[in-house]
This record gives sequence, C-alpha cells and structure tokens, in this order.
Amino acid sequence: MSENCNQACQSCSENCTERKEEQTDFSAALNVMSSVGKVVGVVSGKGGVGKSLVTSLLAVAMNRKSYRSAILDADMTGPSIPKAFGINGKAAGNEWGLLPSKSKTGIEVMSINLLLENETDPVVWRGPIIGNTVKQFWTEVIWSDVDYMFIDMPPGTGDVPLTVFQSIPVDGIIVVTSPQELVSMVVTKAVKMAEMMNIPILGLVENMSFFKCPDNGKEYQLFGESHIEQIAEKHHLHTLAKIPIDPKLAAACDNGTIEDFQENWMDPVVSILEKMEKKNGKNRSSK
Ligand SMILES: Nc1ncnc2c1ncn2[C@@H]1O[C@H](COP(=O)(O)OP(=O)(O)OP(=O)(O)O)[C@@H](O)[C@H]1O
Repeated sequence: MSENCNQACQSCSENCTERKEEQTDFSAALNVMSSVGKVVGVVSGKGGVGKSLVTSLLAVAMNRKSYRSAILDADMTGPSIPKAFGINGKAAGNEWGLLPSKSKTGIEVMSINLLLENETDPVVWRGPIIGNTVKQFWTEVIWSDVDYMFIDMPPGTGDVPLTVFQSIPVDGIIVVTSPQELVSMVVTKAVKMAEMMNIPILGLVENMSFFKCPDNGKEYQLFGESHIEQIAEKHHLHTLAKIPIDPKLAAACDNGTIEDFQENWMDPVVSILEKMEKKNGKNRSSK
C-alpha cells in the first residue's frame, strides 16, 4: 500500500494488494493553473469524414462570437489541427506545465505535432501510451480561461476514445458523418458509445453533403443520396449542419488559413453550444 493511501480505491490506479474495490473512476484532474468551461468532443465513426475540419470550424465560429475557444487535438496518429491554423512553432512550457500554442486569432491549440521534433514523424505508439498522452493534454497543459474546448477525437470507438471519455469531463459530443452507405452503421456505433459513457449527443453534422457547381449553381450529391435525416430521426437527434464539398475549404486547411474562411455553416451549432449545459462542473475550473 502506498504511504499516501487515502483509501479511495475507486479512483486509485495503484496495483496494490490492499485494494478493497475495483477502480471505477478514471477521471483526470485539470491542471491547477487551467480554467476550462464547456468541453465538446467531436467524433466520427470512421476516419477521413472531416472531423478535424468541423472541430476547426467550430472553434473559429465560437471565437468569432467572442468566446475564448481551444482545441485539444486527441487525434494522435493524424494530427491535422496545427496545419489548418498555420501553427508551426513548438509548444513551450514552464515550471507549472505545458503552454498551448495560440492561433493568429487567439485560439489555444495543443497537439502532438507541436511536441514532435518533426511534424512528419509518425506516432508509432501503443494504445495505452496514446491514451496517457491525451490525458496529459488535460492535466499538464495550462489552458487559460477557455470558454469552449473542442476535442478532436481519434476516429472510431476504440481504446483511445474510451480513455478520453473516461478521463476528460466531456459535456457533449457532436458526431460528424458523410453521406455514404456505411454511415448509418458507423454513426450508430458512435451514438451507442456516447450513450454507454453517458455523454449527451448535441447532434449530427454531415460533411461533404453536396457540391455546388460554381457555373450553374446546381447542387450535386457526389457521394450519393444523403440519409442523414433518417439516421437522426432513428436516434432522436438533430442534424445541426450540412457542409458542402468546397475546394476552397480544402485549400484553407492545407495552407493554414482556416480562420480566414468566411462561411456561416456552423451558425446553428453555435446556438446549440451557447445553450448547452455543463454536465458536471466538478473539477472543471480550478482557478
Ligand atoms: N467539405 C470539405 N470540402 C473540401 N475538403 C474537405 C471537406 N471536408 C474535409 N476536407 C478535406 O479532407 C481531408 C480530411 O479531412 P479531416 O482531416 O478533417 O478528416 P478527419 O475525419 O479528421 O480525418 P481523420 O480523423 O482520419 O484524421 C482534409 O484534407 C480536408 O481539408
């Protein structure tokens, strides 16, 4: 038994012979210097549907509304947030913790790419190490007075999303999908995971919904007919936004100018976020 034992077996991770109960509380404490308001997880059932793009657009939209927003990039093996914001430098630190990088409009960002020697270095780590690193982004980063934190979750419903949901107090999640056949099944998996973790789902965002031809103004459903409304109805959810395929959007992500991109697709989500409740205020703001 550790000499600092406080008999709280439910939240203790020590492998100890005196254990009386299984560990059931995996929550991680926020850095004492941090202050974080509402935490929104952005998830997708599978990769490549535009989860990082939606995370970035949400942070930008809330920032434009004068809320202090931040992005915790938990997508360790495909960290694309710093690139979309044109953040190249390395994250700094002080004796109390790591400092997030700031975008040009003041959005705080922490991502594994801000810590690696070269941004092209692959993260070839086992699940538990990746999960612990995400936890450290919560416990060891000094998030200064954030109103809305968006977590770009790793795709799928595996080990790392589970660790994030268990250790970080997420107040609500947004599920990003694209209009393809498999979507119904993968959305159902993401929705079921959120339900199992007891986290409210704020709604669905369909990305790559359609392409609007600049020549004739017609909308084409390049990935086939959308079934988002039926999926939303099946799960008693709302479709919050539909984002078109837009080459200018891809270019903005590629050249780090996502903050200059002027579109109001996220406005309905902004109103939902403004009204959302904090699920559990405990341990949230420590300042
Ligand atoms: N609506 C869109 N129009 C044009 N390009 C898009 C759109 N959505 C996403 N893209 C582009 O598609 C690529 C993948 O998007 P993104 O990184 O957001 O996906 P993701 O779901 O986060 O992927 P993963 O989780 O697998 O890393 C990016 O290059 C992005 O710029």
